[in-house]
Amino acid sequence: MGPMIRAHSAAAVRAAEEPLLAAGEPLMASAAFALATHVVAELRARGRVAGSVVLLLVGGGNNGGDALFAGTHLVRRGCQVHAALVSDGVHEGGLAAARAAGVRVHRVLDAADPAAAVVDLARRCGVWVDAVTGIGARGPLRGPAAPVVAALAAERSAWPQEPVVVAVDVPSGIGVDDGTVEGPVLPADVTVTMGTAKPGLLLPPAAGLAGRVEVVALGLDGTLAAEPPAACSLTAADVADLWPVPGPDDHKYTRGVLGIAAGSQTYPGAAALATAGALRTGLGMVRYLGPEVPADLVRTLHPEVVTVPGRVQAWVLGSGVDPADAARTAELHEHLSAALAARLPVVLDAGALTLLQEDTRLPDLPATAVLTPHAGELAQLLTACGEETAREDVTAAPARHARLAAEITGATVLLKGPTTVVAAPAGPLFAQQDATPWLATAGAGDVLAGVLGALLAGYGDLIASGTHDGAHLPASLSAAAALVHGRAARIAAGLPPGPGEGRARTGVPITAGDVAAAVPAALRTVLG
Ligand SMILES: NC(=O)C1=CN([C@@H]2O[C@H](COP(=O)(O)OP(=O)(O)OC[C@H]3O[C@@H](n4cnc5c(N)ncnc54)[C@H](OP(=O)(O)O)[C@@H]3O)[C@@H](O)[C@H]2O)[C@@H](O)CC1
Ligand SMILES: [K+]
Repeated sequence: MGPMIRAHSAAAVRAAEEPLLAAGEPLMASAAFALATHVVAELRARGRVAGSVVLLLVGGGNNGGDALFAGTHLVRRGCQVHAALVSDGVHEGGLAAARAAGVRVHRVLDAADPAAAVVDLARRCGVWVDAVTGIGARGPLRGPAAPVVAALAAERSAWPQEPVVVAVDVPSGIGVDDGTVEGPVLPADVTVTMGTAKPGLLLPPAAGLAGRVEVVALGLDGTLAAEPPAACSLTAADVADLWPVPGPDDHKYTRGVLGIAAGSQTYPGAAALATAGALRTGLGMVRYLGPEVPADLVRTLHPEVVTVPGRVQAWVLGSGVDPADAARTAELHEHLSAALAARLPVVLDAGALTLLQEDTRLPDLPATAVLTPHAGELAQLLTACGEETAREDVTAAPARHARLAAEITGATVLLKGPTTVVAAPAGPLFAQQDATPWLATAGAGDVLAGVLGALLAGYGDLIASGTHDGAHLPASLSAAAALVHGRAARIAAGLPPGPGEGRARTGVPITAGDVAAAVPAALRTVLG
């Protein structure tokens, strides 16, 4: 596997730190030095280091301690450093060192309006370092820190170009382990995270508040490597490792044949888009099965597609199928039963998800069945499973609900959204933030179903033989499909393929057809 970004829970980080701390490793000194180095880099990127004015927001734990020690380095680099203490007691050693180095300490809680006092101070500072809470946070911010952070967040959004916000370990107030955002959070430009990434830096909605994530190596890797990560994000290099590349002896059946039963008389476009996504991904063949209107459209647009039944190695079912269409639903049901009996991987999209809600065998799906709902469809599915859920519940805690659906159904769940989350019944969550908001357009999901189906077809024989290494493969492949689909959208929108690149650029509108057409260009950035 490539350099996948791995995130570990707060408890796992503490357990990994413990032996090092017991052995006298100066972890906080290392963390603070690395933090200061990143702050200096941000300052340098914007012009000058010496003479810059830096604000440290210091909470009551070691997270605040990191910032206080970092402040001593920043003073030495010629910065004017202010520390606003937003807790009655702060890290004593850090405070003493900061004072001795010349950091100006402000006991803002003594002010009549601490939030106003901090904002006043912050307006004079080009960098705000958020060190209110780290992995020791319990729940959303409370006490005096909550209004302070809320006021700074409002101040920052009023002046979006200024200042630079650097979060220490995590943006204070996020759900460190689950990525929820239940109270005020100051959005960061950069999060300097200690030892390893944390799940909340990858999972939505909190991931959107972390900015660029910089991991500081603290020597925890050895211990953490033995533990599966709680969440991870694939990089292009991981996807290159996973992507089937044909060799000289390959033929269409070894490359994978995908069956697509999608589209309807009413929504024929879904058939064409899923097919386009699959063909552009690279596979042996697409076999399309559906009614006349979509079948004609598919044949016209993609003459290489076969429209008679026969051997397949994976299925895409349901995109553009109206669940009220009883005859079509019965067909999907048959394909699903046959696929499950043959242990073939299957993508269940749109109309096929509704099908499951009436299927009493729902809890028996294998992890090689991948459900691809958006938030509303996932809420409906969970409600049908007896877990009353609204769309807003899903968007507030996407990872938790995707995991719940995976546990209930046994399937792998790819939850579509600004950040795509993939959950299997067990194993790490995947979070992929590769796309652009332009991708929220009709038919984009059909293209994704095709891309994922094609990838699964390439692994179909391996999956059907049951010899692949465990239940994580369908989740990894789903995350890989999300990355390629997201990159295709960025390329189609005129953006650089990597999500961290060209942040300032907005790009241009795209259609789902543009996304399918850009899949080869996306693969070029992955496979080289
Ligand atoms: N272990 C190490 O050596 C290393 C640790 N490192 C660093 O330490 C960090 C962990 O430090 P930590 O364990 O002290 O916890 P931390 O995140 O500072 O939070 C505790 C403070 O926050 C407060 N608080 C809690 N919840 C709150 C809320 N909802 N709203 C408001 N306040 C809340 C809580 O107050 P209390 O509940 O006690 O009243 C307490 O004052 C870690 O993220 C990393 O940055 C690195 O230097 C590497 C070496
Ligand atoms: K923090």
